Amino acid sequence: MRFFRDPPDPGPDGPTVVTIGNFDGVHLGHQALIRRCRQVAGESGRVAVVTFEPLPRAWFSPDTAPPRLAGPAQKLALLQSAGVDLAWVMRFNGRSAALGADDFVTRVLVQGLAATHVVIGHDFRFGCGREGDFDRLRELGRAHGFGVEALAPVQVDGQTVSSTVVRAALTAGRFDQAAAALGRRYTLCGRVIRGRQLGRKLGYPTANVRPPRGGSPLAGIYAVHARVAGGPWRPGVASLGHRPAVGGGEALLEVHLFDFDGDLYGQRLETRFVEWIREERNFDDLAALTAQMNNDEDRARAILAAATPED
Ligand SMILES: Cc1cc2nc3c(=O)[nH]c(=O)nc-3n(C[C@H](O)[C@H](O)[C@H](O)COP(=O)(O)O)c2cc1C
Ligand SMILES: Nc1ncnc2c1ncn2[C@@H]1O[C@H](COP(=O)(O)OP(=O)(O)OP(=O)(O)O)[C@@H](O)[C@H]1O
Repeated sequence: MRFFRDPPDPGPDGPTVVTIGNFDGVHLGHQALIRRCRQVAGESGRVAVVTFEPLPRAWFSPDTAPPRLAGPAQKLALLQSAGVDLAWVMRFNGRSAALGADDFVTRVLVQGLAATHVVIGHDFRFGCGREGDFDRLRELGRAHGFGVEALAPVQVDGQTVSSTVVRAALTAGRFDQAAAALGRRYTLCGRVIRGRQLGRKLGYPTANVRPPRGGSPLAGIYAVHARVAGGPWRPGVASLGHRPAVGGGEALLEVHLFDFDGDLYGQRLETRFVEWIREERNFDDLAALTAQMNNDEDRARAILAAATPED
């Protein structure tokens, strides 16, 4: 998959089938859109996604925007595994927010991508003030010579799949429900950065990863499996939070892998969440924190003994 921040070069002749949206989490609804694009494009055509960074709601109101399921790099990796050939990650700012529906179509779909066909979800809206909808897009498609179709919403257990539904499931610790909507177990990916190196003194060295900017729907202590690219899944216990017991700081995902003492700095770590254990807390002293971490480890080992990484 290739990705662009600016309009990509016009592609080779042949169909370019486009879908558009936030694609946070790349859930089953998103995957259905991409599969349909592939059907229309055929093997020789291109499947292109137009997506936005930051997500429009985070740009308009950072304080009230919902947390994110995946950061930009993980979103691209998920789009690639869903079968996308070309991802155009448009910078969302005052200029893009002001683009009307007609201009969006002309600049992005026609001039930018030479779209031959566009597939959207039932409720997709686009352009300044969300003025553009399916009917408008179809009219514009007729004028510019591309086809437009809307997919019926993908449902799981009687509920329409959406990023909102996945966020709510994760916040409630319902990982099976999140997995059912995602078509895979929920993971967070990120590069391992240096912490304060206090963890190893406590007997709990942790691989620290920044959660997506804009926040994560997860918070607290979890039983996890984690792996570096190409490596095996390893059991562990992780905390996602601000660490009040050690003075606090930016939100971090801290993963302690059991029976492992390799160097993970700089590697991309993928963490798969299995079960929520407890909320993050403040402690009077480090001994109390360490005693609680021992309990967390026991609990996580028991949970993971009953779960295989392939679950
Ligand atoms: C299993 C586990 C549970 C944790 N629980 C808490 C907690 O309840 N409160 C807190 O402030 N920090 C908690 N932490 C974060 C630790 O304070 C942090 O990992 C430690 O200070 C090491 O930080 P460092 O990676 O910067 O060295 C927890 C970490 C782990 C791995
Ligand atoms: N369940 C679904 N079935 C089919 N298409 C969907 C489904 N959910 C979203 N889409 C479509 O996927 C594209 C991208 O959706 P987008 O990520 O912007 O919204 P979303 O998943 O509904 O997220 P949110 O819950 O945050 O609104 C849009 O065209 C949207 O209509």
